[in-house]
Amino acid sequence: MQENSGTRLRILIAGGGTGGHVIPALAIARELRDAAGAEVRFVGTARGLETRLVPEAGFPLELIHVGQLKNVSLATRLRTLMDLPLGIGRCIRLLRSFRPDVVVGVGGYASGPAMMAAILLRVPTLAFEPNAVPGLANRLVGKLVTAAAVNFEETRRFFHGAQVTGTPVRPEFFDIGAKPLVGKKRLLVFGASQGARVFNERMPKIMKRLLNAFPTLEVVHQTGGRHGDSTLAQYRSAEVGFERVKVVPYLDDMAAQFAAADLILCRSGASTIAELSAAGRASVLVPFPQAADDHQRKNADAFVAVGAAEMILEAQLSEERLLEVLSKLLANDSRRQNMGERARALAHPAAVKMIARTVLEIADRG
Ligand SMILES: CC(=O)N[C@H]1[C@@H](OP(=O)(O)OP(=O)(O)OC[C@H]2O[C@@H](n3ccc(=O)[nH]c3=O)[C@H](O)[C@@H]2O)O[C@H](CO)[C@@H](O)[C@@H]1O
Repeated sequence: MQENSGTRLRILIAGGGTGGHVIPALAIARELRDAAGAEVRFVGTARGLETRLVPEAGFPLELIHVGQLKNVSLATRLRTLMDLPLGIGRCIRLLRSFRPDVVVGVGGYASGPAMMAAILLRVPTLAFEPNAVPGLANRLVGKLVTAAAVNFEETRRFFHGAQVTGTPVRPEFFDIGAKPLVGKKRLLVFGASQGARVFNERMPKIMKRLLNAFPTLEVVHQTGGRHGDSTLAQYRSAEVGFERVKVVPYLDDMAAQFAAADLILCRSGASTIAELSAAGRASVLVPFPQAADDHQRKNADAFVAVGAAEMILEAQLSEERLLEVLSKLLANDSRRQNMGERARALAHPAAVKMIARTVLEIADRG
């Protein structure tokens, strides 16, 4: 990075990994650039989705090396811990050269070292945490940050200066109205960007019975990039025709897909559930069981607690159970409508504006 001495507001956004981290981070970056004229830069790692999405969105990205701590061998964890001071040192150099007014940590690999460096240099920090329970990076720095933006009330206790702002969601999701009850019914099935193997295996097995029970039902099934062909083969061997079932590896038009759906079967990652509530759609949530600290289950719990969704744990996702839950919901219009309304009540349309405002406030205080 270049030496920086201008007077324009400078913001460093740290973190990344999956779409769930990078997509909200980019929404925050755009708001700060467009509404506050800030100069925004990112710091991430070479193995995160930020390497593609951040340059595409027109923001500079610096890469640092950070190892993994979760779901890896003891040797890898030890190496990661030994490398941590180097990562923090690299971030200290980045901060000294860019001289940001605020560092925003969005969780994920690069977030920890960058936030620690900012705390050491007394640069104001904002932690963003969209999950019901924070990941390791945010838990470590939670009480030391200047402020935090969270999605759930119960998440505030992990942080200093936390407020519930919600998770930024693409604006089109908020334009989705209630699905008309006349006409065809639509079930949308999707995992995160990689798809969900459990849906790819179970759905072909129950599809014939589901289509027979609901003669006007259509299904869109997103499989994840590498599983399109194998899932198609499973549908073929279960003798399911493709007149009413569309099988696709990835959906680029997710807001349109949500709008067309009466019911959604999906995981409970942070962006997914924020989109469900923005769109006001009924859902059956199957938390990804390997998510760090089982946070997807806690995200889903928060929805189930207010009647905004049903949850089936993956270990209990037999064909019969899946068929039963989907059939009951597809048959019950008023229950789905009610779930959709309860989901919508959890939406945070002003999330990105609130987060940007907090960044500006702590920049002023700094
Ligand atoms: C496996 C895992 O640990 N995932 C975590 C990851 O999010 P991860 O990126 O896996 O999942 P999220 O639900 O947060 O986001 C998925 C995003 O991809 C979009 N999408 C998906 C499929 C598709 O075909 N098209 C498409 O556009 C969805 O609309 C959504 O915007 O970080 C999140 C934020 O910390 C966590 O809550 C998730 O638990």
